[in-house]
Amino acid sequence: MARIDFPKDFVWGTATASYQIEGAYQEDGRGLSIWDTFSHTPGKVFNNDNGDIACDSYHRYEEDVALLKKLGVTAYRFSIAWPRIFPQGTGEVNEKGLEYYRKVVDALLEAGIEPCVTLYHWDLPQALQDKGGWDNRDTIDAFVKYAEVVFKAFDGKIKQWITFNETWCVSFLSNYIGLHAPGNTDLQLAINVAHHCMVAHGEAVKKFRALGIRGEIGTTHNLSWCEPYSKSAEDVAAAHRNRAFNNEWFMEPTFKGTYPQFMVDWFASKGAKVPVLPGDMETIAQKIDFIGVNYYSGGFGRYKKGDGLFDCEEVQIGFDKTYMDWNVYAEGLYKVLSWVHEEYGDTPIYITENGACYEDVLAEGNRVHDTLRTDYYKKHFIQCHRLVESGVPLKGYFAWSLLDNFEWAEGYRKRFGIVYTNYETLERYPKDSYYFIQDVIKNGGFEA
Ligand SMILES: CO[C@H](O)c1c[n+]2c([nH]1)[C@H](O)[C@@H](O)[C@H](O)[C@H]2CO
Repeated sequence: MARIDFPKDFVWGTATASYQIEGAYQEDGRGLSIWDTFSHTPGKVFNNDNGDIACDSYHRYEEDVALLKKLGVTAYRFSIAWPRIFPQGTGEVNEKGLEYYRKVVDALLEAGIEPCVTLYHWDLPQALQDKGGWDNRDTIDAFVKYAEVVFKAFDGKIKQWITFNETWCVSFLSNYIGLHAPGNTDLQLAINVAHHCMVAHGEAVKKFRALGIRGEIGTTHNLSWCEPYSKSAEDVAAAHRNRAFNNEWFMEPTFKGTYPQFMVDWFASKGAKVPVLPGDMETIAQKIDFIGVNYYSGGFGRYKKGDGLFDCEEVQIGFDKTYMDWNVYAEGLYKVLSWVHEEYGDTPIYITENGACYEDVLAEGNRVHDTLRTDYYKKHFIQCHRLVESGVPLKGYFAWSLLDNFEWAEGYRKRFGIVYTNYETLERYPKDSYYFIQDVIKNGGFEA
């Protein structure tokens, strides 16, 4: 057993998102989002679950803040629902929407917890989708107007801002693979969406700077790690294409203002091109104060002609799997964040999501002995410590998620929380993994 200790100023937090926890989907003037439309469309979400009630955090946010305070975190990442601020996406501001988030932010600050706010965690106002959504460049301006209202409303109270959560999911998962809202399956559309979201990110950063808003701004990309199964040139190239699809396609524009040319050529061979207008790439590459990285898993890949979009097949080498059938590949976290540091320099890094889904069983006394989840956290905390020790500017970690919540197309059957949500009573019960993390925070580390 070896003791691992984190820097005294290492930030510990947990993360959630508006559509996944709030509920109150028609309350106080909230407009419909694409996720209301999608989840209300039969067959799109397991069991036809939806976020109409979710964890009812809209009414129970004080319980959530109390759980955060007891956990000992110094930060809490959550998202603001655009449709609560602009029910029609643009036009009149809904003051009651702002009022809800004022109550949440004030409760957090009162508890000594810093709010870390994501502006866009997938709940696009349906009214904008009806006009083309992120395929329509007008949505960029609408996003910047929304951001400006929220920046001004919370200037000085919210000091860590994330523009987008996972543009890869907003674009490829939602518009090429089609698993998430709005559920399209068109490669060119997905590339358009990715580009316009990144331009919107850059324009929001420019607005943040122009307004002189206090605090820091960044964005969050979901990164994964695909290790070549062999050292053959074919396997190395195939694994790189897999990584580039998830990682470089977003990180290169964000940090260098360019798309990786070999991927541009690859997409061109599939008949798709990026709709770049003059000035777009400079806008996207606005300097950011930190980069958020969501990491869950990775694996090994090898060349196989015709396999997927990149002639790269996954090789099963015996990883333990979570209930999402994702590999438990903690070393992948070390590899991908080491790559970020090597490729993109000393911009501070926050792990803005990391966690695992397992089949949780409610035991006596409303306890949940989620040993597999605790073990997942231990393995990834060890890699976080390894990263800090190796000089990677890793400044903090947000566990996904505080609560079991609406897990998108999986509905409520997949639980990621360190707190168990009883969806009948909406009561919250801390799991063993909650107490493990509480102990790590309290003691600044743990016996690995
Ligand atoms: C491949 O995993 C992605 O990076 C990812 C995983 N997750 C996410 N992104 C989203 O940001 C969350 O809203 C999900 O609830 C969470 C768990 O699925």
